[in-house]
Amino acid sequence: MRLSWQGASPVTGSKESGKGTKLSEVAEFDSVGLRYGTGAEVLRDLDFRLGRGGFYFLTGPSGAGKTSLLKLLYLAQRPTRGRIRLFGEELTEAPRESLPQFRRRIGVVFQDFRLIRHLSAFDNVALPLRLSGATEEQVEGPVREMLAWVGLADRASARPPTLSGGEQQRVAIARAVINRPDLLVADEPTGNVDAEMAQRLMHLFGALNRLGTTVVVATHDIGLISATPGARLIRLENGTLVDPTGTLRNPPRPVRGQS
Ligand SMILES: Nc1ncnc2c1ncn2[C@@H]1O[C@H](COP(=O)(O)OP(=O)(O)OP(=O)(O)O)[C@@H](O)[C@H]1O
Repeated sequence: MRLSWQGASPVTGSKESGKGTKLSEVAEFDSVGLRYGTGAEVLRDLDFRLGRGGFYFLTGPSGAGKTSLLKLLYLAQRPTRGRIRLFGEELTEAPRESLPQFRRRIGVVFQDFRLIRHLSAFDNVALPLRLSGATEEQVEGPVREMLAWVGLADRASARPPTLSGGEQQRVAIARAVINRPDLLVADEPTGNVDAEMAQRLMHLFGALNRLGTTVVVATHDIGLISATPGARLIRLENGTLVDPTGTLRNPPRPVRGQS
């Protein structure tokens, strides 16, 4: 099955590159550190770049700092040290009011889903389209199609509290990808679904990536990583990036033998 947005123009934002064009950088981290409150730093000395149109897996043991790194990427946290550029703009000291315009270019799949409880599955998925000004006519087809893709065509009118964990996760994914964001950040997006659905969801991420979206997926699932050729690996241990090749300022190393 091919989703109609695979051949359509984006609803919001611009796509400068797909595969085959030179990658510029979506995110640049320079000596970034993060601490919560007065605690010890949970992230230290992060130095890396994410290329536009790249597909990245973020791995590492529980508590290593993966969710915290993702929060920096989707602007839910500011670094306590160092500098972050996103979409070519220095955001470390940007005024709070300027952040929503960047945030709208980022699709996020939260580990705890964060669906709106009183809205149906349909309305949760429709939200980013409606917020970007789409008409109801423009909303109906893509949302139905996306719900069908994630296997929830018959649950469109269900509210989140009546859905299983796996169903909520799929609604969250559909909502994150529906308006073809420039950057997709997903925290353990297949943690609650079976292997077949996990493969289907990765197919969706792959299709989005081929349209030019930079994808960052935090996961413990080695099977998922090895089934995604061309993806690159970022590994965190105890708050720092592990760098067996000594090239952290370059793009992270490829998963399987690619340069
Ligand atoms: N809001 C917070 N306040 C204080 N400490 C926090 C907060 N969020 C995370 N931490 C701490 O930061 C460290 C990294 O947590 P984080 O959730 O980023 O790890 P993780 O790699 O995503 O873990 P997991 O794989 O279990 O989800 C942990 O020691 C955690 O206790």
